[in-house]
Formats: sequence, structure tokens, C-alpha cells
Amino acid sequence: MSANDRPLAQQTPTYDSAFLKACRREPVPHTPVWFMRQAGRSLPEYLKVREGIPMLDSCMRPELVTEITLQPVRRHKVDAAIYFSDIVVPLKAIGVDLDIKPGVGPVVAEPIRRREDLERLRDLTPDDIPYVTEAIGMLTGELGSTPLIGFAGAPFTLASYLVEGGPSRNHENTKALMYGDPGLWADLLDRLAEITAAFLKVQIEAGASAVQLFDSWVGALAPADYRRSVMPASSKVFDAVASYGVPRIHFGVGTGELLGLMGEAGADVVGVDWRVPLDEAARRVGPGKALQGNLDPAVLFAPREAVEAQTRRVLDAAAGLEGHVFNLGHGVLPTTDPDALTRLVEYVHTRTAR
Ligand SMILES: Cc1c2[nH]c(c1CCC(=O)O)Cc1[nH]c(c(CCC(=O)O)c1C)Cc1[nH]c(c(CCC(=O)O)c1C)Cc1[nH]c(c(C)c1CCC(=O)O)C2
Repeated sequence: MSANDRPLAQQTPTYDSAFLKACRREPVPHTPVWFMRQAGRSLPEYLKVREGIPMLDSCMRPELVTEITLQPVRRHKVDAAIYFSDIVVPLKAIGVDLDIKPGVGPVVAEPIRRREDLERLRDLTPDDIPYVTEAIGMLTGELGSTPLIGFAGAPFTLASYLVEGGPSRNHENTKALMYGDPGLWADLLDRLAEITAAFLKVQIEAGASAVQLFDSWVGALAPADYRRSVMPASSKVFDAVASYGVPRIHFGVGTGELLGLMGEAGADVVGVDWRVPLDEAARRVGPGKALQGNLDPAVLFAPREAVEAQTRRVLDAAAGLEGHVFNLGHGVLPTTDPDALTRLVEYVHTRTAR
């Protein structure tokens, strides 16, 4: 079938990209590569354009967002761009009093712990985030056949920031609410699912070719608790965007015991951290889903030969998979040498060229 005979949805310039093919588990010319947190502090050109501009302000300036999103694509020749924003942007957009503190992360002025606090979580509408639509419009024009990944924080990870009031090692207040007031917890996660779904829809309608739902901290939960207290909300997000037909990626850290459930929640692609080899991850996730991952981001601090050896380990474990998107097992660490990332992209492309 020639490109012009295809349904309209398949005539987008990104449809035949290696990244989207791998997400759809189709044969690829080479294993596609992108990096979580590829835009950001590892790049001198990022530090330069961000100088003096607070993180959340930078997310609301379409020209700046476009420039920062394109920087790693230009420099590293990655196979996909990820929209420059943050998981707390939709919460800020509906009026939650929060900020991103450098070196700390999101900090919420008044944590959400009681039923009346839910009133602060109103619906998100496209009018709340005109800068997202504008930036993605600019980006898809510039990116051509390179896909743009939209993203959002998953309900559990957002809830953890809201309930704790900031980053947390043990999520004690979050778990106290989850176990102590299951009704309020379910309502909180459901609210966050609605907001998250609305945020993803805006990105897809503006032109994002795929979406990733970051449940970064959900690895803190046992499978039974995930299934009962988190999965319904995450499924609601995935179901809400299913009809667009764009690949849905689901990622968390320390989620070895949850990989099957995270796929079941409604993902097309399951992200894996570095703790579980991809062949084992594939057994846990089961058939019908692609995998993304999973080089330990700290490996990039080792000499080139060691990086290549560890990369081969990832690629060998992925050899039998139907769909593999190469990525790190978590975000690029801020002090990573950007040249090591550029070399890694080239190495994966060369090594997997078919
Ligand atoms: C948990 C989480 C957050 N934000 C995000 C997650 C999920 C991904 C993950 O698990 O790492 C997601 C995120 N945040 C950012 C992106 C940009 C796109 C990309 O990946 O290139 C993405 C995908 C920009 C950012 N978000 C943030 C930065 C750093 C702030 C800066 O450059 O001034 C960037 C580039 C701030 C942020 N925001 C958050 C944290 C923990 C931090 C780091 C705090 C710090 O160490 O300073 C919350």
C-alpha cells in the first residue's frame, strides 16, 4: 500500500518513524533511542537559555519550550523528542500553589490531606494551558518526521507530591491516606486521573505522536496495593486517550514486581528500570506489548568501553522482543557528559542497523 492510500491517521510524517514502529511492534531499520530527561541540565545550551528563568516559568513560554525540546534532538540525533514541561504543570495551571525548587523538586504550599482539600483540584481545560497547544504546534512544524512524545505524571506520583507537600523517600503521609481513608484516596486519585487525562488530550490534539505516563514513585507499593488502590486511576487515564490510537508508554522506577500490572493498566509500551533485564521483563509483562529501557543512567559515568559493554547487555536481552525502544532506566543524571549520550545513540543505531 502506498503512503497516499492509507487512512488519514497514518499519513502523518512521523507514522513511519523507527520510534513509532517499535512502539507498534513492527520491524524497524534500527532500534530507536531517546532518553528520559534528555532536555535539561546535562546540556550547556539548556543551562544558557534557562539562565535566570524559574523552571515553571520556562514551561509557559512556547518559544523557550520549543528551543529546549529541540536541543537534544539536534545534538544527539535521538529518534524522538519529549515535550519540555513538568509533571506538576497541570496542577499549577488549575491554581495549586506549588513551585519547583532547584535541587529539590516540586514543593506544594498546602498539602492535600482532607476531603475539603479536594476542592482545590478543579478540572483542567485547554484554556488553562494555551502555551502547551502553542508550543506543540511550533514543535511539530520543526520536528518533521521526528515524533514528539507528550507526557504527564500518573495519579499516584502526583498524589505523593500533593499529600507529602514535596519529594519523599518513604511516602508515609501518602500511604497513611491510602490505607487509612480508602474512600478519600480513591476520590483523590480519580480527580488526578481526570486532570491527567485532560492534560494528555491537549498534547495529543496539538500533535504529540505518543504519550508517556510517568509513575516514577509507584515502585514503593506492593502489587496487591497497586492493583486495588492505583491501577483503577491509571487505567482511567489510559482509557481516556485510547481512541486517539497513539502509543501509550507507562514508566516507573523500582517496579520490577509491578511490570505485569502496569501493562495491564492499559499501556502499549512498558518502561523498565535497570534492575530487571529486558528478557525477564518481557516474561513479566506478557505478549502484545513493547518494552522501553533500560541502561542504568549511572553507567554513562564509566569509560566508553564499559558503556558499550553494558549497552550490548541491554541489546542482547532485548534481541527476542517484538518491540524495543532503547532508553535509560531512569532520567539522564544532571552531571552526565553530553558527548557520552551522543556516542550512545550512535552506538545503538550502528549496532542494531538491519
Ligand atoms: C518525578 C518527576 C518530576 N518531573 C518529571 C518526573 C517524572 C520523571 C522522573 O521520574 O524523573 C518529569 C519531567 N520533568 C522534566 C521533564 C522534561 C522533558 C525531558 O525528559 O527531557 C520531564 C519528563 C523537566 C524538569 N523538571 C525539573 C527539571 C530540573 C529543574 C531545572 O533545570 O531547573 C527539569 C529539567 C524539576 C523537577 N521536577 C521533578 C523533579 C524530581 C525535579 C528535579 C529537581 C531537581 O533536581 O532540581 C518532578
